[in-house]
Formats: sequence, C-alpha cells, structure tokens
Amino acid sequence: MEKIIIKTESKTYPVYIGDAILPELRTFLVNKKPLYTKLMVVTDQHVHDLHLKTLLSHLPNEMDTVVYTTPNGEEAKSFKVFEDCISFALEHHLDRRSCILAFGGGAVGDLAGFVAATFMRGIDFIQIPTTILAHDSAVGGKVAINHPLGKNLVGNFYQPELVIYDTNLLTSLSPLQLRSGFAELIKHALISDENFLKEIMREVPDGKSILSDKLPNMLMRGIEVKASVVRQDEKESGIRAYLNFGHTLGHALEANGGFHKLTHGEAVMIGMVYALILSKKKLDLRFDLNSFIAWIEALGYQWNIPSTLSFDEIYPIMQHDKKSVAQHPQFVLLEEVGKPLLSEVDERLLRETFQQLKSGGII
Ligand SMILES: NC(=O)c1ccc[n+]([C@@H]2O[C@H](COP(=O)([O-])OP(=O)(O)OC[C@H]3O[C@@H](n4cnc5c(N)ncnc54)[C@H](O)[C@@H]3O)[C@@H](O)[C@H]2O)c1
Ligand SMILES: O=C(O)C(=O)C[C@@H](O)[C@H](O)[C@H](O)COP(=O)(O)O
Ligand SMILES: [Zn+2]
Repeated sequence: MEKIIIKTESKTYPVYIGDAILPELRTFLVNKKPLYTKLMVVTDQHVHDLHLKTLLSHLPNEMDTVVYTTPNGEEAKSFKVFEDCISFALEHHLDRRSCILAFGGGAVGDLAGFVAATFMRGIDFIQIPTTILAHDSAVGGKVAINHPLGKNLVGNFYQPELVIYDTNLLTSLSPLQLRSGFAELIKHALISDENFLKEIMREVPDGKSILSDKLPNMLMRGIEVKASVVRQDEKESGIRAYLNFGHTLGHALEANGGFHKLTHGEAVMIGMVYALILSKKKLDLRFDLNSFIAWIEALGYQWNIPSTLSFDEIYPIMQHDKKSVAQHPQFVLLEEVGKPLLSEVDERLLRETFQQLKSGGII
C-alpha cells in the first residue's frame, strides 16, 4: 500500500492506494475520536450490486450504518437526487458527528461530497473511489452537482477526511469506463511532464493494456500531479485551472448531450485534442499530433467532434464555463507538454478549429 499526503490550506489528509486495502477503513473509523454517531454510505446501483457487500464487511459491526443508492452515471448529480439524498440523511437522523462514505466513481463522489459539504453546513466524508477516473475526482475537494445549463455549476471546495483507493475494485470496469478514466491520466501527463506521457504511451499501447499491474503506479503519479497543483492553489485562483485542460469544450459537449451521450472522459478527450490544436495555432506548440491521434485511436477514443453538432449551439454553453470572464470562454493551452497556461481564444479561431475537428481534417 502507498500513501500520498494531500496538503491544502483547509485540510491535510492521506490517500491510500493499493490492492485489497479496504481494511484501512476500519482502522480509521475505530481510531477516530469521538467515534462517528452514524455512517451513511452513498453508492450507485452498479457499485451497490458489485461491491457493496465487500465494503460493508470492512465496516465496524458496532457502527450504525445506512446505505443510500443513487442512479448510475451523471443522473446522480441532479438537484433531484441531491435533495433526495439530503432527505434520506435527515430521515435516518444523521447529525453533525456523522460521516458520509462516498463509494463509487466521480459522479457518486461529487454528489456525496456536496451533500457532506451542505448537510447541516458540513459534516465529514471519506472518498472510496471505484473508477480509474476517480484518481482525479476523489482528490482535491471539488464537489458539485450539474445544472441543465452546465457541468458542476453548483458546488463547493470541500476536502474529504481520507481517500482509500482499492485498485482491486477497478477490475470490474467496462472497457468504456476504463478508457473514460484513463483520459484524465493522459491529461495529468500532458499538463505536467513529457516523459510521463511518453511512458504511458509506451506502457499502454491499446485499450486492452489499460488494466495492468502498471496501472496503480501510473494512477499514483496522476494523483501526485493533482496533489502538487492543489497544494499550491486549493480554490482555483490561479494554477488549479490547469487541471481543466480539455474541459472547456469537454464540459460543453457533456451538457449539450444532456449528460448521458458522452462520458466525462470521452468528452474531455475531444476537448484535449481541440486544446492541442489551438495550442499549435496560437502558441506554436511543437507536438506530434499524428502519433498522439494514432495512439488514442488504438486506445479506442473518438477524437473528432460529432458531425451533428454546430459551433453555435456549443459556444453559448462554453460561455457558462466557470473559467469564463464576462462570457469569454478561457482555455487551458500548452506552450509545451508540461507547460500549461490559461488564455482567452478569439471566437473566430474557436469556430474555425471546431469546424476542422468536426470534419476530422486536422492532420
Ligand atoms: N471533483 C473532481 O475533481 C472531478 C474530477 C474529474 C471528474 N469529476 C466528475 O466525475 C464524474 C465522472 O466520474 P466517473 O467516470 O467515475 O463516473 P461515474 O461515477 O458515473 O462512473 C462511471 C460508471 O461506472 C460504474 N462503476 C463505478 N465503479 C465501478 C466498478 N468498480 N465496476 C464497474 N462499474 C463501476 C458506475 O456505476 C457508472 O455507471 C463526472 O461527473 C465528472 O464531472 C470530478
Ligand atoms: O480538480 C480540478 O480542479 C479539475 O479541474 C479536475 C477535473 O478533471 C474535473 O472534471 C473537475 O470536476 C472540473 O471542475 P470544474 O471546476 O471545471 O467543474
Ligand atoms: Zn475532469
């Protein structure tokens, strides 16, 4: 088991990562003083069916535990489910000394974290991630739900007490979900270190190689990239925006599809290709886009913008992005791999590049 310490202005906490490490949970819970009055597990239907029994077997018998199950995927991050989850907590008499256990992927983590942040103005929560993607979402304290007008528009910065990342749980993920989560790892490499990118390109030549004994180490390195950014800028007043590489377009594509047509990672991958082309045009980024595209195709990603979409429907959604200033969308671009910056991009260039990426004619 490895341990990474996440240091932020508001809280310092450990991320434990390794195979079959759920027993760490009991250790934490029985040593926490005063003991929690109640535990509320928040999970989704898939994770409930696949892994809840295992999780429950690792909780102290003597601790009063209730389970709230959300719909799968982004539906968990709706106002309706948020209200329902708060009602469940009230009906089951959680109090300020209770603790929420977020057991699932990023959707469950974001919802459960936001419930923890707002229930009685804030109670403890623990992240127990079950997806590759959640190496990103479980760390750093961004918690949120969606609004029909855009992703994560209602939320907070609220850090967990602890993250327990049992990589054994990842073996039940579908190829689509493996790929979706892996996009955030590629993002962490692109914004931090060319050698890291080269290494994952070498170690993971195709979709079948994502799940391997090399994965936990790669995830740890992704978490370290995130930890180093969050340590310097917990609340995104500056460099934390770099973690949003690929997200200005990515989030707009997700929202436009009603949050169910593309997974987060699929949308972010298209957004990263868009941002790479913009970086080439605007900042003369030297980057072998041909090889990158060939690699992500081998991994199974779609990288062009779906042909049914128009710039005129996507641009207004990007104007609602949280990084926008006076309705001008901002983009994370790369001067070099590992050297991100935040920049406004001229609408004409955004439109022209959108058209290019739609027709697939970028290389
Ligand atoms: N807070 C952050 O910093 C942050 C960072 C990145 C992404 N996110 C958010 O995270 C969400 C995406 O996360 P995600 O991709 O984990 O999505 P998710 O939570 O929707 O999970 C994806 C799918 O995988 C299933 N699943 C989860 N664990 C499984 C397992 N072990 N085996 C089999 N199936 C399993 C889920 O039921 C779901 O159908 C988005 O809402 C995104 O906005 C947040
Ligand atoms: O932690 C961050 O900061 C990120 O930007 C990580 C992203 O991968 C993640 O999707 C996050 O939820 C996006 O945040 P938002 O502020 O753009 O909603
Ligand atoms: Zn993301």
